[in-house]
Amino acid sequence: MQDVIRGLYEVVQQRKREPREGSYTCYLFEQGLDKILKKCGEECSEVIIAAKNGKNEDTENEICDLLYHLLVLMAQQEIPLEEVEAILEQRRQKIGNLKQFHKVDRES
Ligand SMILES: N=c1c2ncn([C@@H]3O[C@H](COP(=O)(O)OP(=O)(O)OP(=O)(O)O)[C@@H](O)[C@H]3O)c2ncn1[C@@H]1O[C@H](COP(=O)(O)O)[C@@H](O)[C@H]1O
Repeated sequence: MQDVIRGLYEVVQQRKREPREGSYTCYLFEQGLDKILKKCGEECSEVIIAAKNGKNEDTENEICDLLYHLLVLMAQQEIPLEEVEAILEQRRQKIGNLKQFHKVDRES
């Protein structure tokens, strides 16, 4: 999974650096942040709908669409994949955080 995501992120970053005709990723970068955010929102809703419908194959495909659009957002914002990986790794090392997360929820 990690290698696939890294590989896809590299392609997305390359599309940002070197625009190419017929590329959907380039189209998103051309349209800009609002379009990318709109797509992230739409894909997120589609994951929710697919999961509610209970067809895992559809949900898996929608998750892939969402992950791709999140990677486009990260590239647009110049967020290195390593930064996100590091946060996930920090969190992975903590267990039994239920109370802490509830506290954060109440404060936000
Ligand atoms: N992983 C993806 C990927 N996932 C989803 N999508 C696109 O995301 C869009 C989502 O579908 P929608 O129906 O919601 O959107 P749409 O109507 O096509 O587009 P909008 O007009 O709404 O913007 C589809 O056009 C999909 O093709 C992707 N487009 C590209 N990639 C990968 O990105 C890399 C670069 O692709 P290009 O930039 O196209 O060369 C390649 O490895 C691709 O496989």
